[in-house]
Amino acid sequence: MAPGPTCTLSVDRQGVATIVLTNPPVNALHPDVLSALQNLLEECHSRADVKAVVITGSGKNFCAGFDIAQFAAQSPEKVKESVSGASQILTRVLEEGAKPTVAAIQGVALGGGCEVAAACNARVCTPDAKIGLPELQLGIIPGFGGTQRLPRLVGLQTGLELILTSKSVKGAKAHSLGLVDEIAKTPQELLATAKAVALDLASGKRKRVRTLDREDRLEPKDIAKMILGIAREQTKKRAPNVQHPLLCIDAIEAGVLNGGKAGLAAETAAFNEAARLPAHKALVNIFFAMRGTKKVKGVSDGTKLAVPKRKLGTVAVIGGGLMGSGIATASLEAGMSVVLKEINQKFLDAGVSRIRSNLTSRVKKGKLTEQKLEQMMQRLKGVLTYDRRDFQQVDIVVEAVIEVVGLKQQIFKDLEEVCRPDCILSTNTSTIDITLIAQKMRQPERIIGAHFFSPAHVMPLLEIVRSSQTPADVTRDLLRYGSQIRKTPVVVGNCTGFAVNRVFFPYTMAAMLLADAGVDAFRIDRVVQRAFGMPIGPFRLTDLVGGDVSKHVGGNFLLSFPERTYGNPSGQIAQLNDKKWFGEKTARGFYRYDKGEKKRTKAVKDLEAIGPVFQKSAQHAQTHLGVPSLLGVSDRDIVEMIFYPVVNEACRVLAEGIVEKPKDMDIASVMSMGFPAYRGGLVHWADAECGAAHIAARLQTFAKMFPQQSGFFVPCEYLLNCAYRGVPLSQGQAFYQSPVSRL
Ligand SMILES: C[C@H](O)CC(=O)SCCNC(=O)CCNC(=O)[C@H](O)C(C)(C)COP(=O)(O)OP(=O)(O)OC[C@H]1O[C@@H](n2cnc3c(N)ncnc32)[C@H](O)[C@@H]1OP(=O)(O)O
Repeated sequence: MAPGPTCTLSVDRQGVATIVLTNPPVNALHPDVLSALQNLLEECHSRADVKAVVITGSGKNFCAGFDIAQFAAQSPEKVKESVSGASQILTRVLEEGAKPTVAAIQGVALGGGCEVAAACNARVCTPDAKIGLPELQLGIIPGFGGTQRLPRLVGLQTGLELILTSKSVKGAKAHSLGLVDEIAKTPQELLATAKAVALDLASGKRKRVRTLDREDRLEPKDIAKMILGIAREQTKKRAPNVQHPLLCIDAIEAGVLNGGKAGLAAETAAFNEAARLPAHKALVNIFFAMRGTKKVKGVSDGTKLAVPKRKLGTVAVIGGGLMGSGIATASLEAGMSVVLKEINQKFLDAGVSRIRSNLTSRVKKGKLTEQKLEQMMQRLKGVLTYDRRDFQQVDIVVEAVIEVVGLKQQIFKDLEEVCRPDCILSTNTSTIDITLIAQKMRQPERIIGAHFFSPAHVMPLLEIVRSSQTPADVTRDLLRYGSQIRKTPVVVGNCTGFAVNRVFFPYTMAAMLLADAGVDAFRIDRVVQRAFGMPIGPFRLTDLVGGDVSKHVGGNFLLSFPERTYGNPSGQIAQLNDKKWFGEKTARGFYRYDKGEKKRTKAVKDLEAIGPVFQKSAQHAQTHLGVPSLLGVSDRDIVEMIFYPVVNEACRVLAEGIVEKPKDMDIASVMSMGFPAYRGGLVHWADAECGAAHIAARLQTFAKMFPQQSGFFVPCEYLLNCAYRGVPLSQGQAFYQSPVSRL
């Protein structure tokens, strides 16, 4: 049986002790690892046969930091105790103990792992080691001295940048910044190099340095104050709705101005304060939810499937438009070969040039070399027909043509003839029922949805849509393809709009209903974006998607869910379509789009042009559709009227089992719509900041306020069930079996 979280100790003949952090796969600092580390260090300091100590990690990694599972499993008090206790111990026994210490870093040294290394008297790493302090991404700040030691190793400006952006650096960069002292030429030489440094420190050949005492890399105090002031201002702008980055700057400042030890005390206080705030719980939820999406019951949860894993070397993308070229780009970047199919040479050339331009923008950002770009383009083959010689090589097809059912049906009928029987056949439809698309196939169960978000080579989410017929091995291998092209895949069931589009459809619809009730649309966008934290408001989003697409998608929803789709025949979307103001792509929609500096598009509020559209829409809604004229609506009302219908739809999706786990909905909302991660995702936010009972009551109030549109607001049974039982929405699936009426 594998040992629990611990550390092991061995001492070589030259008197170098090696302590190995042992908690696979990433050697997270569970309290048992921390206490074993303390005990073994104390033993080393007292043993006569030990001259110096090397700390390393078992397996491929040094250490990924404090055990994040503790944040969920332990009481906040216990966590604070563990962290502040360990922080003092690291200073006393690792940095200031009788024997010098050296970190031998392989793989990752992140968070607490980086802090353990920084507290050692020297650091050696492999060339590909990854070192950094990503704690802010978890809504906390470094708590083992990282806010003090990192700036002392690399300077305040660089230290601040690394901590505030949660960026990590690799071997050579870490060395040039002063974060590590030496790089082992090969991973095999890591321990020997670290031991040599340890012996040099023990013999005095190398000066033993205590990082916390260092001042040499810190900028003079007046400059440091200026740097901190600028960092504060930028942070307030970049992350206006969270406090922990500012708490982090406070802790760094305390150390820079008053010395390392005072800084450590300030860090502990700031850590405790951050750990108390809702953003911390929310971001820890996101951390585990993201990893949980890959574990699908009966598919990728350790279940052994009879069909072996497919080779996923070649993908065929059908359609070289915006979506298709994005999918092809992501696949090329993942090292795959791509067959791009178009209907004529002109479209094919346009698709290929889009792919080249996607990759060129990576080159411009320094993320790709010209040489690699050319190698990738060599793996791309453009075709105009379904030639068996090409399609027999293909392991997976992603169809990405326009949303016309008949066209898609024909494509899959053709594909079935030319592809191997084991080839995965997937469609990138965003709303159409996948069984409808498969209707002309001999084996309709072969089809699966691979819903990407635009731009497909950038957006991180992949919605995998399976029907009740989809074989588990096909879902498993599409999940593998998703990971291969570095997407976070979320497996969902089949229905109109699947999970993301279905749940977020009420988002824009509610905004339009509110505008028809007389609420200023630009205020709605402002509140949703600035106060709530979405990347853009619903009207701006509609412009991005395009009024024409919105009309089409709205029609689909009206067909599937007529009782809860708000439709105004003289509404804003209908008028924008009449005017051919299709949003950003036509430079006009709810906003006017001007080319600003550096050719950046700027959204401009043009009341003169759009005002009459809103007025006409509201007049029709209030006169003929019974929409009330609302006065005195608060910002909070706006948030609730827009997001509670979204939560309501998420509840329906949970009730129908369209998503397997509520946490999948959290991830999908963050990664597709940009729902603020610091609110933990849609369902987490609803539970943590609102509560089922409050949401249900407010929806009932809204339903009364809008009697003719009550279907849009009326709470669904799942939501009511949770409200009556006092159960969080995230746990409602366990209880949902019995409808409320039978309670
Ligand atoms: C007091 C201190 O300042 C506070 C802290 O240290 S807080 C922790 C700071 N550290 C971090 O944020 C690092 C978090 N981890 C990561 O970024 C990534 O997991 C990684 C880069 C280390 C590895 O990535 P990758 O190879 O893709 O594997 P990934 O699936 O993410 O992780 C492998 C497993 O390790 C777990 N894991 C990773 N880091 C962990 C951590 N710090 N604590 C607990 N579990 C962790 C994951 O949950 C996952 O578990 P699973 O297999 O059961 O799902």
